[in-house]
Amino acid sequence: MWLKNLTLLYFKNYASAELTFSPTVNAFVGNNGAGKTNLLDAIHYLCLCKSYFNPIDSQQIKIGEELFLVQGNFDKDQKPEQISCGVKRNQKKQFKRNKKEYEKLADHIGLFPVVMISPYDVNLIMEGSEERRRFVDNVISQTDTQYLDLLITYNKHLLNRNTLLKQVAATHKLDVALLEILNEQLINVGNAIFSKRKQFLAEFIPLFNKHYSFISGDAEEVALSYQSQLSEKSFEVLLEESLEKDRVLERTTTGIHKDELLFSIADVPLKKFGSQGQQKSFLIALKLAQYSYLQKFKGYKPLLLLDDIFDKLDSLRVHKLMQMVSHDDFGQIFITDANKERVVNVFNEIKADINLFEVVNGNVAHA
Ligand SMILES: Nc1ncnc2c1ncn2[C@@H]1O[C@H](COP(=O)(O)OP(=O)(O)OP(=O)(O)O)[C@@H](O)[C@H]1O
Repeated sequence: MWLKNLTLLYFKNYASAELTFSPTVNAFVGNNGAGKTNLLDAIHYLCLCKSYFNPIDSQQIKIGEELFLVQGNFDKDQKPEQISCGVKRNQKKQFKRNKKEYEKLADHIGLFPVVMISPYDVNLIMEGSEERRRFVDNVISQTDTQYLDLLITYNKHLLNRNTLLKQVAATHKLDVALLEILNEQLINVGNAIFSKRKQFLAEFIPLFNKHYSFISGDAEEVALSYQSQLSEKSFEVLLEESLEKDRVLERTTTGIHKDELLFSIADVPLKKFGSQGQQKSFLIALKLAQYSYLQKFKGYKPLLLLDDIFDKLDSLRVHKLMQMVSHDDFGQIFITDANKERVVNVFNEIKADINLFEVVNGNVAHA
């Protein structure tokens, strides 16, 4: 699968733009703030119906304008596919595949898989466990259409149970029968999510290890592991044991909403002890594992969006990485960098062709 061309109208700092891509490596170069990342984000919109960076659609409309339009023509299994996304202020987003509007955006998720690697990914290391659960959930959702529904249902049951706990605190009366029903609902869905996450991570972790060891040249030992309270005890027992605490805190303190993905380097937390380059290498390996996982499940290659990838990596890691992604295992790639010479030199050295675009203040031209 690859994106043949992209058309933008009033998207972020672009009034209009039309780009034609190569099925292999495409690079956007230009100064800070020129609009390179915005092009990657437009591609992300076409694949996953949303921005990678900002969940508010209307904020992607060029300041002072009333709407934006992003359209792309893909080649998927040698068949043409046209995807378009239009957003007008104060109106529902219109998302179309081959000119037909989707009834449910969720139906589009997974059809055009994409992996973005961006400096913002550092939040995965620095922020709380919710960020890491979201990462896991996003990857599974792109390969498992039921998973998103399970998550929505779990959150609904969780909210109901928390509402009951608040009522109990206010009235000092516990409706045991109702609690049992809510527990059972939560347990059923929670167990299903736990089993999907466990199965996913059993396949994902070896892919991560392989990519990290390649990028770093085995320079350091890192580990990725999945931690869930449900690995220790059944969800039923966990809820029983935590009932008193839940009543005091007026919320459910155990369940898959407490799952964690642990990142470590030489057996200590990556967040506290990893250098910036090591943290970046970890994040890249995580995203490349996501790529390999999606590719395996879909049977075709996702798009790879590499935002500002060279920063903080030593030249050995940069070369290894570019060699790897421009190799046959990877399909179409989009790279951004503020330094044109650096990109040109890296690809010259590894003898790979690139399709270069220069971006200047919301205008993009083939270099
Ligand atoms: N809705 C919008 N309307 C107009 N301009 C916008 C909008 N949203 C973002 N921008 C502008 O887009 C520019 C940022 O573009 P982008 O993040 O693509 O830059 P970049 O070329 O990747 O820069 P860097 O090298 O610093 O990462 C900023 O100047 C910002 O003000």
